Amino acid sequence: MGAYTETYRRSLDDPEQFWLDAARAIDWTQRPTRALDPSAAPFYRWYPDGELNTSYNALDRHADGGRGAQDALIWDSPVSGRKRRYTYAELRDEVATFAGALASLGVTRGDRVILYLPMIPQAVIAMLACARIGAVHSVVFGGFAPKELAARIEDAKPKLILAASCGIEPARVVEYKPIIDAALETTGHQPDHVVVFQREQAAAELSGTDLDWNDLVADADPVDPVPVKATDPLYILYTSGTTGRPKGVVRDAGGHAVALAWSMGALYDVHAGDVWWTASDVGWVVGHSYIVYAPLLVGATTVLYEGKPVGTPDAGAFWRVISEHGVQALFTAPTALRAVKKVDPDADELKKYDLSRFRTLFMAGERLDPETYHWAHDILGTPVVDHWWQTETGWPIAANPRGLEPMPVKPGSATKPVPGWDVRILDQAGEELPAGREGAITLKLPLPPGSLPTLWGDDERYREAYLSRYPGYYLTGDSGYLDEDGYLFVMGRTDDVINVAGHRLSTGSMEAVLASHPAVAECAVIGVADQLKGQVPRGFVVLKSGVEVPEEQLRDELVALVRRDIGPVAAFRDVSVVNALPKTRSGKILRKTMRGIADGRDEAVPSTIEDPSVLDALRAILRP
Ligand SMILES: CCC(=O)SCCNC(=O)CCNC(=O)[C@H](O)C(C)(C)COP(=O)(O)OP(=O)(O)OC[C@H]1O[C@@H](n2cnc3c(N)ncnc32)[C@H](O)[C@@H]1OP(=O)(O)O
Repeated sequence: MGAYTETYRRSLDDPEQFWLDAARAIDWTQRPTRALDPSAAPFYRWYPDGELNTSYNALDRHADGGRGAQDALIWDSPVSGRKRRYTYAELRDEVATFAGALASLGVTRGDRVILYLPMIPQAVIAMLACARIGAVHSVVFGGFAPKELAARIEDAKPKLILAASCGIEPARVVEYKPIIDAALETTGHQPDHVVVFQREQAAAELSGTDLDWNDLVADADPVDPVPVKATDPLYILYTSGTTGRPKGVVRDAGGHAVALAWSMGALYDVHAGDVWWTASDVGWVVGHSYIVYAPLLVGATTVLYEGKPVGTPDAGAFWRVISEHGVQALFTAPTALRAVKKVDPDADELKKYDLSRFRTLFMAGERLDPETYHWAHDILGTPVVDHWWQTETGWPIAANPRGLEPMPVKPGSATKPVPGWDVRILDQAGEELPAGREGAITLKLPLPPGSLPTLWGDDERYREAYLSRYPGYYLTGDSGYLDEDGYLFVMGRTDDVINVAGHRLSTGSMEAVLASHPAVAECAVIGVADQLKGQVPRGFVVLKSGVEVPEEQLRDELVALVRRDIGPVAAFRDVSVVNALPKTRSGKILRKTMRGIADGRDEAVPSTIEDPSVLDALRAILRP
């Protein structure tokens, strides 16, 4: 039996012992005597009697344990022309002082703190400072509009908002303070303060209870890490659901630390002293887990990159960073590589850099199409490893376990279920499907440590959204199949969530925005295949009777509305006016059929369709 099979079996046959063993990689203020607490099933908890501090595990134990002079964080920001390195000792000190600053404002264990910060060291410092005092951070991605930020403020009810004065996109400086002010104008909940880190590209005007970050730090004293229960929340991260209201995924402290530390070695083969780079954003789960927590938990050096794959300044940006900082492994989304490939198909830029230390490219966030896989593999000559997971799971469900037993790659597959995750493919009736048959990808409960224990303040929504469809199983919302070798192929979502450039977005939210336009009677938004971004949203609107408006003007207005209410990250640019939308006799819009036609599939017309001629008329628009 190979190492993978043996480890996988052990993780499912005896999760109690498996995860108690893995917990030894973490320093506990109170070592857990038990791993799994099933007493409130299907709400499972991990390490119910353990206590720890995640910031201590990510920083102090390395700073005091012989790695004080090693780089913990390398910030590389081509958009601002800045770079900065922090050793473990320096980062620990900065975090301890900022934690003291938060404490001086009355933030204590369990308080929520919203972070609206771009890819700057202050984002990492703020996350770890919250963890140090047991406060619960909730990072909001900078590409979201005020309305999305407001929804998160309303749900998390933060004591503070920590922000920068601006983010920097290649074509523009995005001022954050007006976005926060606009959000706060609409929320019932008001934080005590907004603390602003001023950047030279655009200083924010502070007023009222706003505070300047540097002034606050200047008066602060460092504080020690506060032990918290392993089951205490470390953070909340909101993700798009099928409705407009984002879901607050909760991550608990103990399970998270154990699972991430385990994953770094077993899945990524990255260890203390290695240099690791995740090119994503701290606003996404990939940023939480693999820019900030996991690399620091194992004593590696993590790169924080504020730039793009192309245009900052060119398509050699990724290769420059890898070469300059001696990066051994990179984790990024396929869209990033497709962007590089589009501009530099022969990878001429790559030839300018020494990538001799580089070992592995990891890809996730969206499906890695075989063409991009082959291109990356050919130009790099290193393993290119796809893997699959979700905001909810916090770490990979299916992967090629490079540190356990590297496996042959099958392009299009995320490789095999990771130890801890009991992946089952179920049909509509909940029967398990044999190899090769596509169905709903589900995870048999209990989920391993590090996965979500619930949704913030909403156990019922957690149960309803994830656990009710197949009792005893977690519904991933993706469909796919396991082949005869046990490789998992993830084929796409089964709901109305789409993945645009690795960003998970709700078409339902976009439809709500379109429907708010006075000219629109009804609408549908579907995700269609896109060469660069994997998927992009496409809108279809039916006008109210008697309304006459030039299609181009309406399109511009609708695009602007989605940008205003959801944010630029929605990449919503394409909307058509149609006479009618195809529906079932009970009035349900046939979005899946529309999606299939737009993607060039031979879609059968559902027998429940109300008026087949509507679909016939739409075909030419869906697939010109
Ligand atoms: C495994 C679990 C998970 O899936 S967690 C999620 C993992 N996903 C990722 O890591 C995301 C990967 N994608 C990316 O990093 C980017 O899309 C890359 C590939 C770098 C391309 O970036 P970009 O060229 O900006 O395109 P985009 O489609 O992301 O952006 C669309 C518009 O939104 C804007 N935007 C983007 N980020 C921000 C931000 N932080 N603040 C403000 N605006 C932002 C972009 O400028 C762009 O705007 P515009 O429409 O061009 O005006």
